[in-house]
Amino acid sequence: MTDYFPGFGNHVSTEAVAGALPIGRNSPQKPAFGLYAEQLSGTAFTAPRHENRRSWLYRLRPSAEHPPFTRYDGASRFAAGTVDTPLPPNRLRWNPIEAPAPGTDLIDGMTTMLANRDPADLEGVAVHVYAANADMDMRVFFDSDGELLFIPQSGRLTLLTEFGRIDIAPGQIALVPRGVRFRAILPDGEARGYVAENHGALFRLPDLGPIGANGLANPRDFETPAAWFEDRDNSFEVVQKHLGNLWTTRIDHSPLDVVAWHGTLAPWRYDLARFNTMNTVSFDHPDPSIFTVLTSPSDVPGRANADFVIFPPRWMVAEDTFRPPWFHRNIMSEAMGLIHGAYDAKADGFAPGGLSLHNLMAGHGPDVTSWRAATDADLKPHKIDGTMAFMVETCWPYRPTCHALDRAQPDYDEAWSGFPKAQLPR
Ligand SMILES: O=C(O)Cc1cc(O)ccc1O
Ligand SMILES: [Fe+2]
Repeated sequence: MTDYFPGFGNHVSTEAVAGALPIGRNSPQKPAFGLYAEQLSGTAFTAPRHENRRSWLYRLRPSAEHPPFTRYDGASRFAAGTVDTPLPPNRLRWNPIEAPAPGTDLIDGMTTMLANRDPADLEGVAVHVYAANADMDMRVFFDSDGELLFIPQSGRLTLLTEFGRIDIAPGQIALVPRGVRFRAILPDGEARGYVAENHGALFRLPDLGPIGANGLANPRDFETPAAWFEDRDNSFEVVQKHLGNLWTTRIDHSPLDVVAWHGTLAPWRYDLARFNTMNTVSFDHPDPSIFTVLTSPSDVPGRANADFVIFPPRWMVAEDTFRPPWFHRNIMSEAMGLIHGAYDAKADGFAPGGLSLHNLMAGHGPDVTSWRAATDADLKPHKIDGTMAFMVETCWPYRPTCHALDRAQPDYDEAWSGFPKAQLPR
């Protein structure tokens, strides 16, 4: 049996029980076995064909069958509001979050750090970190505010979704589309990582321009799971994130009961080791857009609602060049995380599991130690290895949550203090 189908945004047809998937129509009068046909759209019905994403699900019970949602009072740090007082323009950085209390699952273990825009705008992105040590057994989650990009930092995740089962380990990423119900199992007993929640246009592969038809993240390396379902007639809690708040309801069966599906909207996983990294073979440090894995465009051409960018292992060969990231002030706002290893612009203080924020126009770049090392380096070919940092870059300035603002490192500005003054000729 196929576990995963290769390709990005392909039209997949899959059934976990032979004969469950209707042939030649979406909504027959009597679907096989008494299944219920249901459409899930990820774009407006009238979106241009090349952007249109939707799938048809054939399930044991319709997902409409549930009582009203009431406010969920767990997960106090998930979906927490951002500061509404004037936000200082300071650069911010955080250590990894503390260990979770015993019995914390992925949802209760989620801490929202940064967000911008109102989810109701259908634009913007939020950055969450998670630390969990318990499986989601009798409950599922879905997010009506956006698609969820999972970026594990330690410990594997199994995402049991309405569309199928996805297994990922640190170094891999997975995407769960808006509205898709899932529960997370922790095969290693605990897991930590990051989630980018995209409220805007669906993440897609960037155009390659002069790079050509191949390179960066290649479409065939994305993997979409085959249909899988569970037939469990027990009490399940369904938690939903909706317009920035968490809600809960209870149903008498697992909603992961999709026996067959077909369409173009589905979860996927991708191994960042497959990223075909491009960079200079002559001189100068290219703009980091060369490392874009996924982009969510805004309505302004070339100005992303959110870009997911990685800093993977790569050879550095540039001649007469300051090789690490240069000093810069950008119109775009940058959240960065580290999956493992060290980031070449920060010698200290940016740990795996940590996070940093450089909002629009904040001066940043290499810390003093990294600047000195790169300035004095012998420029032989050098491999940056054993590392994977990433950035969620957005055109909308981020606001930290109150929780995040209270816990930022107190001394981050010190990273850029003590540069020697340039000496002009007399
Ligand atoms: O600030 C950062 O470290 C991210 C970054 C990396 C890079 O190579 C160039 C610009 C940039 O913002
Ligand atoms: Fe930057």
